Amino acid sequence: MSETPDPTKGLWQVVLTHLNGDERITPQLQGFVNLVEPKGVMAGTLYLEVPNELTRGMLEQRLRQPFIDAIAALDDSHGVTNFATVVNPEIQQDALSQDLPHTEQPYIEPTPPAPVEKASSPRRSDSRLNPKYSFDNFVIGGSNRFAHAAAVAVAEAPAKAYNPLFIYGGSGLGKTHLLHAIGHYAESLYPGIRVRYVSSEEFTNDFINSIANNRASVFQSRYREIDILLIDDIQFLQGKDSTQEAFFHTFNTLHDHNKQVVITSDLPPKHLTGFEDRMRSRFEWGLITDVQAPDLETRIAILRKKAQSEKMQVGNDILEFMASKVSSNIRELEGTLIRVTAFASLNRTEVDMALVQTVLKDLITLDEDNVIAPVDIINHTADYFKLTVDDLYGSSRSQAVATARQIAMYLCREMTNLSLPKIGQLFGNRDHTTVMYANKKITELMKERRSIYNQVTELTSRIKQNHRFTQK
Ligand SMILES: Nc1ncnc2c1ncn2[C@@H]1O[C@H](COP(=O)(O)OP(=O)(O)OP(=O)(O)O)[C@@H](O)[C@H]1O
Repeated sequence: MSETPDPTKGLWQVVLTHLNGDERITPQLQGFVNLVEPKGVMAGTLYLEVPNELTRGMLEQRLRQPFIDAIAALDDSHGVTNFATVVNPEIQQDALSQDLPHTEQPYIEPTPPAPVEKASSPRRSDSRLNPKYSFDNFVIGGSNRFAHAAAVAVAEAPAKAYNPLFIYGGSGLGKTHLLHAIGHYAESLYPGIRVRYVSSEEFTNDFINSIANNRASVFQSRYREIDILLIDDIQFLQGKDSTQEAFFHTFNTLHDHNKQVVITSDLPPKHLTGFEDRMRSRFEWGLITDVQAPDLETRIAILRKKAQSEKMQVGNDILEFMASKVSSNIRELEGTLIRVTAFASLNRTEVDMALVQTVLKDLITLDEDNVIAPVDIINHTADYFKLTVDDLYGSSRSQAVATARQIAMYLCREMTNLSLPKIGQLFGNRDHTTVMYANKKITELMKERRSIYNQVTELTSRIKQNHRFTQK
């Protein structure tokens, strides 16, 4: 099938003509249609080659019905009743250098991604990317396949493909992971590319500080002299008019100069309240994709990958059991695995079903909307360690207070939907990296010190019991 046979060409022309007259094909979707190459007909199926998973996803979802209708309109003599898509990465390079589906604006020839520096003097990256989050350790399933493919496409061709890329979905479903993965992959493909990851809280703080210190120009250059801006949890800018204004200008400058912007949010643009229409419409310029709660198979695969990367010995039946208990939030799923393996390591025992059931007893999750308030976590932690709440908020560095504070931060991360910067703010305006450090530290200590494991477990169970009680 190296050369398209003429009958297929003729048939394809008819399909294209039909699609041309179809109002459902927006300019953006047309971009995807342009990437399709007909390969031939077999047993009533028209085989179409596409360069990547993203285009296949588009064809099989949003373009499915228009294609089916176009095929239905074909003359019976063609004998075609269906179509199938095949990804052929070999046409990827060609396709990427051709017109990729873009936005409603005119296509502008992109500038090279970044000034490439000499290999001998690699520039220190200021991207703030977390090495933990890459495409290699991102598990693909039905719930995130499309978002993953879009993220890969953006990293491979920054500002050429979909600008902005807008990823939305519930808490703990991998949006931040994808943002960082885009950054790492783009950095590996284009050495010297300037990538910057920022949470919306940090963006806000940077902006406020720059105004307070009369350093608006430093702020501007920090956010405008980059090739890829990865901005997390944009919903945080809701109702913050002047920060939104600053973001609006940053966005426009980057977009006008063909720089890539990737945005995450808990809701799709049209449901984001507290944003000006001009802002929301810009979010819709490029490609919008969601991440959903993973199905059981994907949850098992995520646990398996995590266990492998941490060199944990956990049987499949156990991973399956854990995955069946925690369904909506991947962060919580990982937390479960951490607890189980910490318990096993402390007791120098294998992870078996009895152990898992014991550990999970206290961890059975609450309903989606049954949210625990961080203040309850902080009150319980203070109470448990016989400290005051102010001790936890304050700056005492005594070992006992510092560990209690880290445990409270760890539990806030595990039991609530709060982002790292938000938790940092709660604890006396600390930086999000302090919360990250607390998380890591407590995760490690739970494996090494029985007392810490017991404290975390007892506290979790107290907080949950009290929560259930007050909900009744
Ligand atoms: N598909 C996946 N494969 C592997 N790990 C995943 C996947 N999805 C999420 N995770 C892991 O789950 C955890 C939570 O994901 P992440 O922080 O990206 O969620 P989020 O959607 O940004 O949540 P929030 O909105 O609360 O910030 C991370 O440790 C991440 O690595």
